[in-house]
Amino acid sequence: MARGLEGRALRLGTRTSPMAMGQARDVADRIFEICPDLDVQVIGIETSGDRWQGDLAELGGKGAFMKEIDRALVMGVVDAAVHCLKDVPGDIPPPPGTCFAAYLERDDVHDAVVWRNGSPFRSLDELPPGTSIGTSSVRRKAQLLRHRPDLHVDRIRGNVNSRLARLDAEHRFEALVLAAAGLRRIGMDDRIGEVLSLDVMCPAVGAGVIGLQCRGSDAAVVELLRLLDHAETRVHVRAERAMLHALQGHCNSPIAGHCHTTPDGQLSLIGMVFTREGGQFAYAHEWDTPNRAEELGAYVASVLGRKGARDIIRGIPH
Ligand SMILES: NCc1[nH]cc(CCC(=O)O)c1CC(=O)O
Repeated sequence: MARGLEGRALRLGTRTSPMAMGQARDVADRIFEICPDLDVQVIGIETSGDRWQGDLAELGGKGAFMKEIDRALVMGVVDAAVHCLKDVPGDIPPPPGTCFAAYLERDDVHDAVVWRNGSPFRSLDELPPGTSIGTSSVRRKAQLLRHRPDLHVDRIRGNVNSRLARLDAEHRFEALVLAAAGLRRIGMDDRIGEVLSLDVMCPAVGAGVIGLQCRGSDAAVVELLRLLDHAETRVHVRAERAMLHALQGHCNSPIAGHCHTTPDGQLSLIGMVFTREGGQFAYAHEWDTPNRAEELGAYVASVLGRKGARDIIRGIPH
């Protein structure tokens, strides 16, 4: 038994979508491996972001997926929250007294095309002009249009399972663009079509990373969750999120960022900021040593700023 957790249950709070519940159960299984005596419970919390089917910006952005879970954590209704880091906003500070005690090892960061059932196509390059593609991500829309300005990219919301069901039922879109990692997490690997290269589709900051958040004062839980932390992923997350923070992007800003470690042990960070239709963008790629992740993130943001990123972000309505 982990020190300080005798007689306690560990309640993991998460969103209620199949992906979120699946992720939280995986985290519960990992904790069970370390601590077989601990009673780990997964508690689904419906957030306003999940209930609302309109434009997220009208709800104040991605924070709409956090509010109810933040509250449950701060109030002690749950002991830890399981989040896709990609959905944790960069411009809203986490509630005081909470911390991310662990970042799980990063999963695949690639986005993939998912064709509607019966689609004759196998690659974006084959699509005739005017073909409709569905995504609710401003980052994906901008990059799709950057490569294929002749495509028609439109919004589709809801959790991944319901989006896939609508893709097949409605014939409104030829395909969707979704995270390969997310599709695998819900057991829909077989729907992964063309996997887009990172040059064509630079990932979101924090893509493929699950973060475990808890109350900083809850030493026993902090100590337990720390055992799941992946040091290299944490360094990459620090660099990417320092960049996001310095750019002061909001939920409507098409921002992409990807940090990795090069074979010679350097940190590489790419940052991109796009206009909404992908017609203009700023790009920066810089390197530094792993102990300077935050400095690297701030530096990439400043280079992007010099290349016009701030004007691009300011010009986007939100
Ligand atoms: N915004 C929803 C969301 N949040 C995290 C993932 C996938 C897994 C990840 O990248 O962490 C997804 C689905 C998607 O973008 O297709």
